[in-house]
Amino acid sequence: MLQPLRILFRPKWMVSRSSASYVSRMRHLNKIKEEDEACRAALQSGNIFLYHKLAPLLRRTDSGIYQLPALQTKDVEEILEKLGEDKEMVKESILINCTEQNEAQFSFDVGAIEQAAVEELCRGTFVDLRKAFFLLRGSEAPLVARGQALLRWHQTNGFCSSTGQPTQRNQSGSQRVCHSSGITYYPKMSPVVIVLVSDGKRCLLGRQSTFPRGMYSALAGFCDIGETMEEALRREIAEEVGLEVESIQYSCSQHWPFPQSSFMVACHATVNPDKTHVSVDKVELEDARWFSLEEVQEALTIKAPPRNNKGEPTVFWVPPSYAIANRLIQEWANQQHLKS
Ligand SMILES: NC(=O)C1=CN([C@@H]2O[C@H](COP(=O)(O)OP(=O)(O)OC[C@H]3O[C@@H](n4cnc5c(N)ncnc54)[C@H](O)[C@@H]3O)[C@@H](O)[C@H]2O)C=CC1
Ligand SMILES: [Mg+2]
Repeated sequence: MLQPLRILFRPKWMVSRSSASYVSRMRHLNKIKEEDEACRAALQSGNIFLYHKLAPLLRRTDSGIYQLPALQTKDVEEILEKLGEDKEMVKESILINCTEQNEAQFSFDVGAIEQAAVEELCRGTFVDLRKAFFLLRGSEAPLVARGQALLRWHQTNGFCSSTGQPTQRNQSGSQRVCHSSGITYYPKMSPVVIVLVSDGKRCLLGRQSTFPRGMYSALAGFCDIGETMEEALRREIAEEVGLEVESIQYSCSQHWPFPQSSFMVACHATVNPDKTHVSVDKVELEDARWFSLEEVQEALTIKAPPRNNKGEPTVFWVPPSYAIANRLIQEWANQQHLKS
């Protein structure tokens, strides 16, 4: 019988933020998300993050740190005018979030304009999102991923799947409507469960053939329609490695933008230490095996794996810290320490 979920940790925001300011910020955000007039007004004094064909604009500071430049709306209008474009295009910006000072944050894709010209005017570079994840710090990486996910969703949901007619967005971009069928479409994420399985002493990691050489990660899989997260977790582990999970503990969650928006729910799970034989589904995984605490600890210290002359990593390593898999592996290693 599976054990019920249990929250393992208390997120920082639960203790560090004043609830009054958080509540007013969320109510303000909700208003500009729902009301077109309020959103137009917020855009006038808001911040805009630029993208070019979904690659975010980053700026390198004099000290070599990469930042996500937040442009003012009037600056973006000026850039558009300088490049001979209609400044009204800025109204296509999509609401992402708002700052602690209640300033709205938007994303805007200038993909129709020549990349180098925008880069020069903005003193920045458009960088592939995977690379941007490596370069940015703190809350900027999830913010840039969210902005890209929303832009991508709008770019691929311009037509109603029932009537084939164009869909119209509201001002914030939180929905699109087909006025012909009356269907409202909302940006969506696919739920994925990611799990670090342990037999009490070792943890189970796997790799797909598409992963960079030497990299092993926690096992993951998309939830099927109608499944609970626990059912999806149990099924994926049975399918991919032929093991039966005995207990589950919820850890945390993450929006994952690659290749499209997934909602990653991360858990720890255990199997019976007498039933640890792994039979890998070779369609899904190239390999899966048990790793000792020592091996995992060593892998966690690797920031950039050493590479051979073909540029391929030569050692066992795990996903970088921005990936939720890294957090699960780190948590497991910490727990093993506490036990010993
Ligand atoms: N952030 C992190 O630390 C990690 C994230 N991931 C992400 O988890 C996701 C799921 O992992 P996989 O092992 O690939 O899943 P998986 O084990 O469910 O296998 C993928 C297959 O599932 C099917 N599928 C069912 N529903 C799908 C949907 N909504 N979208 C796409 N394919 C669907 C497709 O046939 C696809 O080939 C991937 O997108 C991967 O990028 C995986 C490992 C670490
Ligand atoms: Mg999988």
